[in-house]
Amino acid sequence: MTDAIRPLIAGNWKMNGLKSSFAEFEAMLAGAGDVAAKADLLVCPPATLVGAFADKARGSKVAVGAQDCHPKASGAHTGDLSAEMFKDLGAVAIIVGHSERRADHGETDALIRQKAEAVWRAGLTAIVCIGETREQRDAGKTLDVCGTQLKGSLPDGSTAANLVVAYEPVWAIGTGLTPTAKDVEEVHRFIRGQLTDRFKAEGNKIRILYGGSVKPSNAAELMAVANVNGALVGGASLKASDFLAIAAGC
Ligand SMILES: O=C[C@H](O)COP(=O)(O)O
Repeated sequence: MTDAIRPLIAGNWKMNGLKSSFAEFEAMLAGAGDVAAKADLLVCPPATLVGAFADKARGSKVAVGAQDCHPKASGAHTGDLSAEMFKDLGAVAIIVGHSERRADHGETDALIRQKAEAVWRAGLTAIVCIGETREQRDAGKTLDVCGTQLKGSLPDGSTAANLVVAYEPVWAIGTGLTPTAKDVEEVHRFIRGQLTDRFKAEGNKIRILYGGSVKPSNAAELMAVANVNGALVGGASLKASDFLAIAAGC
């Protein structure tokens, strides 16, 4: 980690976890003290577990977040959940614009921007995800794609307190593949430039996470790349020992 920004290791449990997963989360809480000196820790379980996890984590070194929200605070939106509801449960952050939601639900940059604004309305931090597909990378469009997503998805008024950007190459998610450190450095440098162009000095303080097949074995190398201020971890965040080992690599 070359930057002065305190790293954030965020776990995205995606559509995984039942009440029986509680023990794994308790193991994370039990082991978090050792790594919390190095990094902030956040776990985003499925919506069904946010309340129970937040209750359990109160006063601990692990914060709890959610994985998506509706742009509105309340209303006739069957099956949807608002940022205010997650705040009520004790969440401090919400992931928006994950590529799985962009792909599975056709979410656009404009909608993701509205969701990020909804997260702010509730007083929480938005973790906005961007990243290119394999085809886009092979076509040399990675920076164009990320630039367009950043421009469209980030609301005006982004600060280090209300925004985290997560760069997740779609082809690296859940595949065991990762970009080279040089490729990660190039994209994170580009993102930093976009953030400072738009948000001036504040853009230098906003955390930029890398996500996509982060594991204990590659975390230290990835976290050492310039402008990588932590990780958004999927599969490896389901296991306390792996999640904490990744944080220890900061
Ligand atoms: O949100 C997390 C990412 O999609 C990364 O998932 P992964 O660590 O399982 O590749």
